Amino acid sequence: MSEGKKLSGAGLRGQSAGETALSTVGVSGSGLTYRGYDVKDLGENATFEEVAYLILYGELPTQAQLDAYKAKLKDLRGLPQALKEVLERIPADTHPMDVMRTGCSMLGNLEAEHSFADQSEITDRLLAAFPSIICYWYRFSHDGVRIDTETDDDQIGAHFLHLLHGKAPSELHAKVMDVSLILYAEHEFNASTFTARVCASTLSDMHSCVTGAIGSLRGPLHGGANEAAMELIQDMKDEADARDILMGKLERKDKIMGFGHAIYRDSDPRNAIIKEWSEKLAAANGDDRLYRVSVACEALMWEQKKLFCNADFFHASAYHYMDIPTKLFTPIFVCSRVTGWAAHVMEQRSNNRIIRPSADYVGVAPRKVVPIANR
Ligand SMILES: CC(=O)SCCNC(=O)CCNC(=O)[C@H](O)C(C)(C)COP(=O)(O)OP(=O)(O)OC[C@H]1O[C@@H](n2cnc3c(N)ncnc32)[C@H](O)[C@@H]1OP(=O)(O)O
Ligand SMILES: O=C([O-])CC(=O)C(=O)O
Repeated sequence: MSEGKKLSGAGLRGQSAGETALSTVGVSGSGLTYRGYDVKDLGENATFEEVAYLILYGELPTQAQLDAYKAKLKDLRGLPQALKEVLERIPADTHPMDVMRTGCSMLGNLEAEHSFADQSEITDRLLAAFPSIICYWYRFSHDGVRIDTETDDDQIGAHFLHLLHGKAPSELHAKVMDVSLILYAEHEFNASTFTARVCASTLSDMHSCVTGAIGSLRGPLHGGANEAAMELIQDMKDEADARDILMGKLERKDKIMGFGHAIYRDSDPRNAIIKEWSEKLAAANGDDRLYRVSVACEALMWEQKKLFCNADFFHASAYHYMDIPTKLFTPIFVCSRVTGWAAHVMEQRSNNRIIRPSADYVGVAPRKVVPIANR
Protein backbone atom coordinates (compact mmCIF):
# COMPACT_ATOMS: atom_id res chain seq x y z
CA MET A 1 0.00 0.00 0.00
CA SER A 2 1.48 3.38 -0.93
CA GLU A 3 2.55 5.31 2.16
CA GLY A 4 0.32 8.08 3.42
CA LYS A 5 -2.54 7.15 1.11
CA LYS A 6 -5.92 7.63 2.73
CA LEU A 7 -7.73 4.31 2.42
CA SER A 8 -10.51 4.50 5.00
CA GLY A 9 -13.62 5.76 3.24
CA ALA A 10 -11.74 6.42 -0.01
CA GLY A 11 -13.47 5.11 -3.12
CA LEU A 12 -16.72 5.22 -1.10
CA ARG A 13 -15.59 1.91 0.40
CA GLY A 14 -17.87 0.53 3.10
CA GLN A 15 -20.53 3.19 2.55
CA SER A 16 -23.98 2.20 1.41
CA ALA A 17 -24.92 4.16 -1.71
CA GLY A 18 -28.44 2.82 -2.10
CA GLU A 19 -30.63 -0.25 -1.97
CA THR A 20 -30.82 -3.23 -4.29
CA ALA A 21 -32.88 -6.40 -4.50
CA LEU A 22 -30.65 -7.86 -7.21
CA SER A 23 -27.65 -9.41 -5.49
CA THR A 24 -25.56 -9.71 -2.35
CA VAL A 25 -21.77 -9.66 -2.44
CA GLY A 26 -19.74 -10.99 0.48
CA VAL A 27 -22.59 -10.55 2.94
CA SER A 28 -21.53 -13.61 4.88
CA GLY A 29 -17.87 -13.04 4.09
CA SER A 30 -17.55 -14.71 0.74
CA GLY A 31 -20.94 -15.37 -0.80
CA LEU A 32 -22.56 -14.14 -4.00
CA THR A 33 -26.30 -14.41 -4.59
CA TYR A 34 -28.51 -13.27 -7.47
CA ARG A 35 -32.06 -12.59 -6.26
CA GLY A 36 -31.51 -14.99 -3.39
CA TYR A 37 -29.89 -17.85 -5.33
CA ASP A 38 -26.27 -18.80 -4.67
CA VAL A 39 -24.16 -18.31 -7.79
CA LYS A 40 -22.72 -21.83 -7.32
CA ASP A 41 -26.21 -23.30 -7.36
CA LEU A 42 -27.04 -21.29 -10.50
CA GLY A 43 -23.77 -22.35 -12.15
CA GLU A 44 -24.59 -26.00 -11.54
CA ASN A 45 -28.33 -26.01 -12.14
CA ALA A 46 -29.22 -23.21 -14.54
CA THR A 47 -28.16 -21.76 -17.88
CA PHE A 48 -27.14 -18.17 -18.58
CA GLU A 49 -30.47 -17.42 -20.29
CA GLU A 50 -32.33 -18.57 -17.16
CA VAL A 51 -30.04 -16.39 -15.03
CA ALA A 52 -30.50 -13.38 -17.31
CA TYR A 53 -34.27 -13.87 -17.09
CA LEU A 54 -34.02 -14.14 -13.30
CA ILE A 55 -32.00 -10.94 -13.00
CA LEU A 56 -34.11 -8.96 -15.47
CA TYR A 57 -37.58 -10.30 -14.75
CA GLY A 58 -37.32 -11.27 -11.06
CA GLU A 59 -37.85 -15.06 -11.07
CA LEU A 60 -36.37 -18.11 -12.76
CA PRO A 61 -38.45 -18.88 -15.87
CA THR A 62 -40.70 -21.87 -16.38
CA GLN A 63 -39.76 -24.08 -19.34
CA ALA A 64 -42.34 -22.31 -21.53
CA GLN A 65 -41.05 -18.87 -20.50
CA LEU A 66 -37.47 -19.93 -21.14
CA ASP A 67 -38.27 -21.34 -24.58
CA ALA A 68 -40.04 -18.10 -25.52
CA TYR A 69 -37.20 -15.98 -24.11
CA LYS A 70 -34.51 -17.87 -26.00
CA ALA A 71 -36.52 -17.73 -29.22
CA LYS A 72 -36.92 -13.98 -28.76
CA LEU A 73 -33.18 -13.44 -28.13
CA LYS A 74 -32.34 -15.55 -31.19
CA ASP A 75 -34.55 -13.32 -33.32
CA LEU A 76 -32.69 -10.24 -32.10
CA ARG A 77 -29.17 -11.34 -33.17
CA GLY A 78 -29.13 -9.53 -36.53
CA LEU A 79 -27.47 -6.11 -36.87
CA PRO A 80 -28.83 -3.12 -38.82
CA GLN A 81 -26.88 -2.27 -42.00
CA ALA A 82 -25.91 1.17 -40.64
CA LEU A 83 -24.33 -0.42 -37.57
CA LYS A 84 -22.42 -2.93 -39.70
CA GLU A 85 -21.07 -0.05 -41.78
CA VAL A 86 -19.85 1.74 -38.66
CA LEU A 87 -18.21 -1.46 -37.36
CA GLU A 88 -16.48 -1.96 -40.70
CA ARG A 89 -14.86 1.45 -40.37
CA ILE A 90 -13.30 0.76 -36.97
CA PRO A 91 -9.60 -0.16 -37.39
CA ALA A 92 -8.32 -3.63 -36.50
CA ASP A 93 -5.96 -2.27 -33.84
CA THR A 94 -8.77 -0.60 -31.89
CA HIS A 95 -9.35 -2.01 -28.43
CA PRO A 96 -12.46 -4.23 -28.65
CA MET A 97 -13.95 -2.51 -25.59
CA ASP A 98 -13.99 0.69 -27.62
CA VAL A 99 -15.83 -1.24 -30.31
CA MET A 100 -18.40 -2.37 -27.74
CA ARG A 101 -18.81 1.22 -26.54
CA THR A 102 -19.32 2.51 -30.08
CA GLY A 103 -21.55 -0.42 -31.01
CA CYS A 104 -23.82 0.20 -28.04
CA SER A 105 -23.94 3.93 -28.65
CA MET A 106 -24.65 3.50 -32.37
CA LEU A 107 -27.49 1.12 -31.62
CA GLY A 108 -28.83 3.88 -29.38
CA ASN A 109 -28.91 6.16 -32.44
CA LEU A 110 -30.67 3.61 -34.59
CA GLU A 111 -33.04 2.06 -32.05
CA ALA A 112 -33.41 4.77 -29.41
CA GLU A 113 -35.26 4.23 -26.15
CA HIS A 114 -38.10 6.68 -26.63
CA SER A 115 -39.87 5.75 -23.42
CA PHE A 116 -38.95 3.86 -20.24
CA ALA A 117 -41.82 1.51 -21.17
CA ASP A 118 -39.37 0.14 -23.77
CA GLN A 119 -36.60 -0.64 -21.26
CA SER A 120 -37.02 -4.43 -21.29
CA GLU A 121 -37.17 -4.57 -25.09
CA ILE A 122 -34.02 -2.45 -25.35
CA THR A 123 -32.23 -4.65 -22.81
CA ASP A 124 -33.12 -7.89 -24.58
CA ARG A 125 -31.91 -6.36 -27.83
CA LEU A 126 -28.54 -5.40 -26.29
CA LEU A 127 -28.17 -8.84 -24.73
CA ALA A 128 -28.81 -10.51 -28.09
CA ALA A 129 -26.78 -8.06 -30.18
CA PHE A 130 -23.54 -7.67 -28.19
CA PRO A 131 -21.93 -10.98 -29.31
CA SER A 132 -22.90 -10.11 -32.89
CA ILE A 133 -21.39 -6.62 -32.60
CA ILE A 134 -18.01 -7.72 -31.30
CA CYS A 135 -17.69 -10.75 -33.58
CA TYR A 136 -18.87 -8.90 -36.69
CA TRP A 137 -16.20 -6.26 -36.14
CA TYR A 138 -13.51 -8.78 -35.18
CA ARG A 139 -14.04 -11.08 -38.16
CA PHE A 140 -14.31 -8.18 -40.62
CA SER A 141 -11.28 -6.29 -39.33
CA HIS A 142 -9.07 -9.36 -38.77
CA ASP A 143 -10.21 -11.89 -41.39
CA GLY A 144 -11.85 -9.62 -43.97
CA VAL A 145 -15.16 -11.53 -43.83
CA ARG A 146 -18.68 -10.21 -43.38
CA ILE A 147 -20.22 -12.85 -41.12
CA ASP A 148 -23.88 -13.71 -40.85
CA THR A 149 -24.62 -13.00 -37.18
CA GLU A 150 -27.88 -14.95 -37.13
CA THR A 151 -26.75 -18.42 -36.02
CA ASP A 152 -29.16 -21.07 -34.83
CA ASP A 153 -27.22 -21.77 -31.63
CA ASP A 154 -29.47 -22.35 -28.70
CA GLN A 155 -27.43 -20.28 -26.25
CA ILE A 156 -25.59 -16.98 -26.18
CA GLY A 157 -22.23 -18.48 -25.14
CA ALA A 158 -22.24 -21.02 -27.98
CA HIS A 159 -23.45 -18.33 -30.38
CA PHE A 160 -20.45 -16.15 -29.46
CA LEU A 161 -17.95 -18.97 -30.03
CA HIS A 162 -19.66 -19.95 -33.28
CA LEU A 163 -19.42 -16.41 -34.67
CA LEU A 164 -15.81 -16.07 -33.54
CA HIS A 165 -14.53 -19.37 -34.91
CA GLY A 166 -16.90 -19.90 -37.83
CA LYS A 167 -18.07 -23.25 -36.49
CA ALA A 168 -20.26 -24.53 -33.68
CA PRO A 169 -18.24 -25.11 -30.45
CA SER A 170 -17.71 -28.43 -28.68
CA GLU A 171 -20.10 -29.31 -25.88
CA LEU A 172 -17.38 -28.58 -23.31
CA HIS A 173 -16.61 -25.13 -24.70
CA ALA A 174 -20.31 -24.24 -24.95
CA LYS A 175 -20.76 -25.30 -21.32
CA VAL A 176 -17.77 -23.31 -20.03
CA MET A 177 -18.90 -20.18 -21.87
CA ASP A 178 -22.36 -20.59 -20.38
CA VAL A 179 -20.99 -20.89 -16.83
CA SER A 180 -18.65 -17.97 -17.42
CA LEU A 181 -21.56 -15.75 -18.48
CA ILE A 182 -23.45 -16.77 -15.32
CA LEU A 183 -20.48 -15.84 -13.13
CA TYR A 184 -20.08 -12.39 -14.68
CA ALA A 185 -23.78 -11.46 -14.84
CA GLU A 186 -24.29 -9.34 -11.74
CA HIS A 187 -22.29 -7.93 -8.82
CA GLU A 188 -24.12 -5.29 -6.80
CA PHE A 189 -22.62 -1.75 -6.77
CA ASN A 190 -19.34 -2.42 -8.59
CA ALA A 191 -17.78 0.48 -10.51
CA SER A 192 -19.43 -0.15 -13.89
CA THR A 193 -22.85 -0.82 -12.40
CA PHE A 194 -22.59 2.27 -10.26
CA THR A 195 -21.70 4.23 -13.40
CA ALA A 196 -24.88 2.90 -15.01
CA ARG A 197 -26.95 3.84 -11.96
CA VAL A 198 -25.53 7.36 -11.77
CA CYS A 199 -26.38 7.85 -15.43
CA ALA A 200 -29.85 6.36 -14.89
CA SER A 201 -30.44 8.69 -11.97
CA THR A 202 -30.42 11.66 -14.35
CA LEU A 203 -33.29 9.92 -16.21
CA SER A 204 -31.03 9.29 -19.19
CA ASP A 205 -31.67 6.51 -21.71
CA MET A 206 -30.63 2.83 -21.43
CA HIS A 207 -28.01 3.03 -24.20
CA SER A 208 -26.25 5.91 -22.45
CA CYS A 209 -26.25 4.05 -19.13
CA VAL A 210 -24.79 0.90 -20.72
CA THR A 211 -22.29 2.82 -22.85
CA GLY A 212 -20.97 4.55 -19.73
CA ALA A 213 -20.80 1.24 -17.89
CA ILE A 214 -18.75 -0.29 -20.72
CA GLY A 215 -16.26 2.56 -20.33
CA SER A 216 -15.93 1.83 -16.60
CA LEU A 217 -15.59 -1.91 -17.10
CA ARG A 218 -12.75 -1.40 -19.60
CA GLY A 219 -10.16 -0.40 -16.97
CA PRO A 220 -7.64 -2.97 -15.67
CA LEU A 221 -8.73 -2.47 -12.07
CA HIS A 222 -12.17 -3.77 -13.07
CA GLY A 223 -13.15 -5.96 -16.05
CA GLY A 224 -9.93 -5.33 -17.94
CA ALA A 225 -8.12 -7.47 -15.35
CA ASN A 226 -8.89 -10.73 -17.20
CA GLU A 227 -6.84 -9.53 -20.18
CA ALA A 228 -4.07 -8.22 -17.92
CA ALA A 229 -3.99 -11.59 -16.11
CA MET A 230 -3.49 -13.36 -19.44
CA GLU A 231 -0.62 -11.04 -20.31
CA LEU A 232 0.91 -11.89 -16.93
CA ILE A 233 0.73 -15.69 -17.27
CA GLN A 234 1.19 -16.21 -21.00
CA ASP A 235 4.99 -16.40 -20.98
CA MET A 236 5.44 -18.19 -17.65
CA LYS A 237 7.27 -21.40 -18.51
CA ASP A 238 6.47 -23.44 -15.40
CA GLU A 239 5.64 -23.14 -11.70
CA ALA A 240 9.17 -22.04 -10.71
CA ASP A 241 9.20 -19.39 -13.42
CA ALA A 242 5.77 -18.19 -12.25
CA ARG A 243 7.07 -17.77 -8.71
CA ASP A 244 10.18 -15.88 -9.88
CA ILE A 245 8.19 -13.52 -12.07
CA LEU A 246 5.65 -12.81 -9.36
CA MET A 247 8.25 -12.34 -6.61
CA GLY A 248 9.98 -9.77 -8.82
CA LYS A 249 6.72 -7.95 -9.36
CA LEU A 250 5.90 -7.96 -5.67
CA GLU A 251 9.35 -6.60 -4.85
CA ARG A 252 8.75 -3.77 -7.33
CA LYS A 253 5.33 -3.25 -5.68
CA ASP A 254 3.51 -3.88 -8.97
CA LYS A 255 -0.18 -4.57 -8.83
CA ILE A 256 -0.95 -8.17 -9.78
CA MET A 257 -4.03 -8.20 -11.99
CA GLY A 258 -6.67 -10.80 -11.21
CA PHE A 259 -5.98 -10.68 -7.46
CA GLY A 260 -7.74 -8.90 -4.61
CA HIS A 261 -11.18 -7.42 -4.32
CA ALA A 262 -12.91 -4.33 -3.00
CA ILE A 263 -15.51 -6.32 -1.03
CA TYR A 264 -14.46 -9.95 -0.60
CA ARG A 265 -11.85 -10.42 2.11
CA ASP A 266 -10.70 -14.07 1.83
CA SER A 267 -11.96 -15.42 -1.48
CA ASP A 268 -14.12 -14.65 -4.48
CA PRO A 269 -16.73 -17.42 -4.79
CA ARG A 270 -16.58 -17.25 -8.59
CA ASN A 271 -12.91 -18.25 -8.58
CA ALA A 272 -13.35 -21.86 -7.42
CA ILE A 273 -15.98 -22.39 -10.13
CA ILE A 274 -14.04 -21.04 -13.10
CA LYS A 275 -10.83 -22.61 -11.78
CA GLU A 276 -12.43 -26.06 -11.92
CA TRP A 277 -13.53 -25.46 -15.51
CA SER A 278 -10.08 -24.19 -16.44
CA GLU A 279 -8.60 -27.44 -15.12
CA LYS A 280 -11.05 -29.47 -17.24
CA LEU A 281 -10.20 -27.41 -20.31
CA ALA A 282 -6.48 -27.90 -19.65
CA ALA A 283 -6.97 -31.68 -19.53
CA ALA A 284 -9.05 -31.65 -22.73
CA ASN A 285 -6.48 -29.42 -24.37
CA GLY A 286 -3.57 -31.73 -23.59
CA ASP A 287 -1.42 -28.80 -22.43
CA ASP A 288 -1.88 -27.76 -18.83
CA ARG A 289 0.99 -25.24 -18.57
CA LEU A 290 -1.28 -22.21 -18.21
CA TYR A 291 -3.40 -23.92 -15.61
CA ARG A 292 -0.36 -25.03 -13.61
CA VAL A 293 1.32 -21.61 -13.61
CA SER A 294 -2.01 -20.04 -12.58
CA VAL A 295 -2.23 -22.40 -9.61
CA ALA A 296 1.35 -21.51 -8.68
CA CYS A 297 0.49 -17.79 -8.83
CA GLU A 298 -2.53 -18.34 -6.64
CA ALA A 299 -0.46 -20.16 -3.99
CA LEU A 300 2.33 -17.58 -3.99
CA MET A 301 0.00 -14.58 -3.75
CA TRP A 302 -1.76 -16.08 -0.77
CA GLU A 303 1.51 -17.06 0.89
CA GLN A 304 3.17 -13.66 0.35
CA LYS A 305 0.30 -11.16 0.52
CA LYS A 306 -2.83 -13.03 1.65
CA LEU A 307 -4.33 -11.96 -1.67
CA PHE A 308 -6.69 -14.34 -3.48
CA CYS A 309 -7.77 -14.76 -7.10
CA ASN A 310 -10.83 -12.79 -8.10
CA ALA A 311 -13.26 -13.83 -10.86
CA ASP A 312 -10.87 -12.68 -13.55
CA PHE A 313 -7.71 -14.69 -12.88
CA PHE A 314 -8.69 -18.21 -13.96
CA HIS A 315 -10.91 -16.79 -16.67
CA ALA A 316 -7.68 -15.92 -18.47
CA SER A 317 -6.52 -19.55 -18.89
CA ALA A 318 -10.09 -20.80 -19.44
CA TYR A 319 -10.73 -18.37 -22.31
CA HIS A 320 -7.30 -19.01 -23.78
CA TYR A 321 -7.94 -22.77 -23.84
CA MET A 322 -11.06 -22.01 -25.92
CA ASP A 323 -8.94 -20.12 -28.48
CA ILE A 324 -10.44 -16.77 -27.61
CA PRO A 325 -8.04 -13.90 -28.44
CA THR A 326 -6.98 -12.09 -25.27
CA LYS A 327 -8.33 -8.74 -26.38
CA LEU A 328 -11.85 -10.19 -26.58
CA PHE A 329 -11.89 -11.29 -22.93
CA THR A 330 -13.42 -8.10 -21.49
CA PRO A 331 -16.06 -7.77 -24.24
CA ILE A 332 -17.37 -11.20 -23.15
CA PHE A 333 -17.80 -9.70 -19.69
CA VAL A 334 -19.96 -6.99 -21.31
CA CYS A 335 -22.09 -9.63 -23.09
CA SER A 336 -22.94 -11.01 -19.64
CA ARG A 337 -22.91 -7.96 -17.33
CA VAL A 338 -25.37 -6.06 -19.52
CA THR A 339 -28.02 -8.05 -17.63
CA GLY A 340 -26.88 -6.70 -14.26
CA TRP A 341 -26.40 -3.17 -15.58
CA ALA A 342 -29.84 -3.02 -17.16
CA ALA A 343 -31.53 -4.50 -14.10
CA HIS A 344 -29.85 -1.84 -11.93
CA VAL A 345 -30.93 0.90 -14.33
CA MET A 346 -34.52 -0.34 -14.04
CA GLU A 347 -34.24 -0.56 -10.26
CA GLN A 348 -32.81 2.96 -10.07
CA ARG A 349 -35.60 4.29 -12.27
CA SER A 350 -38.24 2.61 -10.13
CA ASN A 351 -37.23 4.59 -7.05
CA ASN A 352 -35.13 7.47 -8.28
CA ARG A 353 -33.37 10.42 -6.78
CA ILE A 354 -30.52 11.98 -8.71
CA ILE A 355 -27.20 10.66 -7.38
CA ARG A 356 -25.18 13.64 -6.37
CA PRO A 357 -22.81 13.22 -3.42
CA SER A 358 -20.79 15.99 -1.80
CA ALA A 359 -17.03 16.49 -1.70
CA ASP A 360 -14.64 17.62 1.05
CA TYR A 361 -12.91 20.70 -0.36
CA VAL A 362 -9.12 20.54 -0.02
CA GLY A 363 -8.16 23.37 -2.42
CA VAL A 364 -6.83 26.90 -1.83
CA ALA A 365 -8.69 29.40 0.35
CA PRO A 366 -10.97 31.99 -1.34
CA ARG A 367 -8.96 34.63 -3.30
CA LYS A 368 -9.33 37.44 -5.83
CA VAL A 369 -8.54 37.31 -9.54
CA VAL A 370 -5.29 39.20 -10.24
CA PRO A 371 -5.48 41.19 -13.53
CA ILE A 372 -3.68 39.19 -16.26
CA ALA A 373 -0.99 41.86 -16.72
CA ASN A 374 0.03 41.46 -13.05
CA ARG A 375 0.21 37.64 -12.85
C1 LIG B 1 -14.41 -8.46 -11.94
C2 LIG B 1 -13.62 -7.47 -11.19
O1 LIG B 1 -13.70 -6.31 -11.44
S1 LIG B 1 -12.68 -8.07 -9.92
C3 LIG B 1 -11.37 -6.89 -9.75
C4 LIG B 1 -10.43 -6.96 -10.93
N1 LIG B 1 -9.29 -6.11 -10.71
C5 LIG B 1 -8.05 -6.60 -10.52
O2 LIG B 1 -7.82 -7.80 -10.49
C6 LIG B 1 -6.96 -5.60 -10.37
C7 LIG B 1 -6.01 -5.94 -9.23
N2 LIG B 1 -6.64 -5.71 -7.95
C8 LIG B 1 -6.74 -4.46 -7.44
O3 LIG B 1 -6.25 -3.48 -8.00
C9 LIG B 1 -7.50 -4.27 -6.14
O4 LIG B 1 -7.43 -5.45 -5.37
C10 LIG B 1 -8.98 -3.90 -6.39
C11 LIG B 1 -9.08 -2.69 -7.34
C12 LIG B 1 -9.73 -5.06 -6.99
C13 LIG B 1 -9.61 -3.55 -5.06
O5 LIG B 1 -8.99 -2.41 -4.59
P1 LIG B 1 -9.10 -1.96 -3.04
O6 LIG B 1 -10.49 -2.12 -2.58
O7 LIG B 1 -8.45 -0.63 -2.93
O8 LIG B 1 -8.21 -3.08 -2.38
P2 LIG B 1 -7.83 -3.31 -0.83
O9 LIG B 1 -8.37 -2.22 0.01
O10 LIG B 1 -8.16 -4.72 -0.52
O11 LIG B 1 -6.26 -3.23 -0.94
C14 LIG B 1 -5.57 -2.11 -0.83
C15 LIG B 1 -4.08 -2.42 -0.88
O12 LIG B 1 -3.83 -3.85 -1.00
C16 LIG B 1 -2.84 -4.14 -1.97
N3 LIG B 1 -3.38 -4.85 -3.13
C17 LIG B 1 -4.70 -5.05 -3.40
N4 LIG B 1 -4.81 -5.76 -4.53
C18 LIG B 1 -3.57 -5.99 -4.97
C19 LIG B 1 -3.04 -6.68 -6.09
N5 LIG B 1 -3.85 -7.25 -6.99
N6 LIG B 1 -1.71 -6.74 -6.26
C20 LIG B 1 -0.88 -6.16 -5.38
N7 LIG B 1 -1.32 -5.50 -4.27
C21 LIG B 1 -2.65 -5.42 -4.08
C22 LIG B 1 -2.31 -2.84 -2.39
O13 LIG B 1 -1.21 -2.60 -1.58
C23 LIG B 1 -3.42 -1.83 -2.09
O14 LIG B 1 -2.83 -0.62 -1.81
P3 LIG B 1 -2.71 0.56 -2.90
O15 LIG B 1 -4.00 1.30 -2.78
O16 LIG B 1 -1.54 1.32 -2.46
O17 LIG B 1 -2.55 -0.06 -4.25
O1 LIG C 1 -17.61 -5.92 -7.33
C1 LIG C 1 -16.59 -5.38 -7.79
O2 LIG C 1 -16.06 -4.38 -7.28
C2 LIG C 1 -15.95 -5.92 -9.01
C3 LIG C 1 -16.42 -7.26 -9.41
O3 LIG C 1 -16.00 -8.27 -8.89
C4 LIG C 1 -17.45 -7.35 -10.43
O4 LIG C 1 -17.97 -6.32 -10.88
O5 LIG C 1 -17.78 -8.48 -10.85
